Amino acid sequence: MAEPMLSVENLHVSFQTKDKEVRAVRGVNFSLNKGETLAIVGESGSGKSVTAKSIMRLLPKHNTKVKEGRIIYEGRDLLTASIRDIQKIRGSDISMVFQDPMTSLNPTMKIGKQIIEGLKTYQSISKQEGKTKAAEMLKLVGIPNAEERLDAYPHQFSGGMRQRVGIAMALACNPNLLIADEPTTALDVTIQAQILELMTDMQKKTGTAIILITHDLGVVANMADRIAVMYAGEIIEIGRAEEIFYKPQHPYTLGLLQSMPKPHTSRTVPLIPIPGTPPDLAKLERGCPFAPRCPHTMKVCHYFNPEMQHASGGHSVSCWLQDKRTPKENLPAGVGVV
Ligand SMILES: Nc1ncnc2c1ncn2[C@@H]1O[C@H](COP(=O)(O)OP(=O)(O)OP(=O)(O)O)[C@@H](O)[C@H]1O
Repeated sequence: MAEPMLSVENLHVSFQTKDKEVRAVRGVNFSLNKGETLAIVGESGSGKSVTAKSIMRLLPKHNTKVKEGRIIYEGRDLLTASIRDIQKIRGSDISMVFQDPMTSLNPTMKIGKQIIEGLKTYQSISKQEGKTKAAEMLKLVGIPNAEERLDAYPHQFSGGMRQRVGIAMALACNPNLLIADEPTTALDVTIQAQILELMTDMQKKTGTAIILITHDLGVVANMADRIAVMYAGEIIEIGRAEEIFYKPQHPYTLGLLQSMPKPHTSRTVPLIPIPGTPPDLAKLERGCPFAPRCPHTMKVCHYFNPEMQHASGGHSVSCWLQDKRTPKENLPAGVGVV
């Protein structure tokens, strides 16, 4: 089988604050093939953004500690690559779209100039070629009157249009990988759907792989090939999208699915929120981090964190319920067997 384009291996990232260590990412493993879409889902604070920013080396230097792990992209470890190499990779090989495109757009510079400057960093093109390509990119992401809009400033676009510009900028250099961190969270539902459709269309045209980060499983249903579910800094379940949606194996994944509105069911189907709150990552107790919120705990869950169990087809889960020694009658309704 071909080598994956990207593999994240046993990644541990902590933040040192004045009096404590926040263990934000704890042993994350996943890989990504060319052209594939992987969604990383989980509640706020589960470590999704920190994982993504580790790939781009965008975490603050002063308090971040990458304690262990490798991030292999096309055979190179991004964690040990020089800043010069990383800068080359950012934008040309891997680019990122954020929740608020204002963080990546310069408010004082015309949109056209920003796209052209981005292009010029990695390609030697004339001013006119840059202008033509920038207008093409804006057209491609569905911005009307693209040529005229090159002269507009970011604040002259609506939120949805600004996100389109962010995507145009991220894709202008034809990256192998686009990391989209909550790209639609700030937008209303109709615009959300348009932006996701746009990303899928662009992916079909360019063959870019996508890591899509979201707290909303509903967003990834039509888009992801595979889904990684994160909880308290760990991937607790990973598998093909249909496995995660139809055969979830971890009670947390089941909880996320039950708390999500379903598009084609009656409004009277009640949504069941997951009780409790995620743990403080500076004060993790022994055992499975989900145990205090899990309705199906056994004694072992409070003492030992379960290992990842690998089932066929790449579906993996870390839950004591799925251990070979656990009687299968202990499995709650809705939870599949490894
Ligand atoms: N620069 C930082 N300094 C200290 N702690 C941080 C820093 N960045 C993130 N954290 C902490 O790391 C943990 C994981 O954060 P992360 O942003 O990855 O969560 P997330 O799953 O992306 O959630 P959200 O959807 O809210 O962004 C959180 O406890 C967060 O407070």
